[in-house]
Amino acid sequence: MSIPPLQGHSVSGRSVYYVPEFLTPDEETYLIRKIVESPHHNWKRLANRRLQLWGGELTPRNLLLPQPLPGFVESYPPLIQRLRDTGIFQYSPHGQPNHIIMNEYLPGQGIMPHEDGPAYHPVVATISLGSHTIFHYYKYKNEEDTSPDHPSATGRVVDQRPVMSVFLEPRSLIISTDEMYTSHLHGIEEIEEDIVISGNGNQPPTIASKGTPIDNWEMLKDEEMKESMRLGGVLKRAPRYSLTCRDVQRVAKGKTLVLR
Ligand SMILES: O=C(O)CCC(=O)C(=O)O
Ligand SMILES: [Fe+2]
Repeated sequence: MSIPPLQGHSVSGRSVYYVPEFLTPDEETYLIRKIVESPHHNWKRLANRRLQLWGGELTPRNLLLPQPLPGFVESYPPLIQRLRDTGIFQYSPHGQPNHIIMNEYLPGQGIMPHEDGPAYHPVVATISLGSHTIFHYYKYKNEEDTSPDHPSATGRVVDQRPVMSVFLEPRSLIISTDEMYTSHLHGIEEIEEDIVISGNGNQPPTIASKGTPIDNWEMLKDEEMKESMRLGGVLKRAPRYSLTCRDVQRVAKGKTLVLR
């Protein structure tokens, strides 16, 4: 899908788009304040991280029981409008995201390789706040490869060598769509720091934990982070808040009795 505002943002010519400085530092500070000030009962605690659901909950049959999105994502910063302006949601059922998962990751926390699945139109836009991280895309191993390690939730074996890795700066936007949504997995390693090994000039820098390149290294904006890409370095993670924005295909209308 080639959409003018995102032209030039594709990572390695694939269906992943990296947009640095999608938010201003003031907008980032404001959103983080809203998040950390939110009442305790807004958080859902998982085994290895906390999250909030904005826009409602999904039933086990992937129907959204809608709730209004927090006012600030419509007004300041106008995230929904800014996401519409990228054009990436133009063919989605509601023309814009109707659901945001806000994940908190403390250093050492991450998310196992997974697929986002059929509940959503196959476009996912994630905004990073507070810290960098490294986002890896994976594919399944071929059926004939019977190595017993790392079966996924579906029982299929995930190739632990990423097909692509994207360095996410704070305030950046990453969009995944098409085959990177429908036939790949994505995840964040559960580590406290990212060790970047210099490519010494014209080779891309690599990630020590994986031995694979950082595919968007030339797209970064932050001077210190660019320097770490050129020279190598250890980047300690800080608390990161991410807003994962998607359009849930099926939305309950009116008052619906849902038997769980
Ligand atoms: O927090 C992130 O950057 C990724 C979250 C994610 O993959 C998800 O919520 O499905
Ligand atoms: Fe995901």
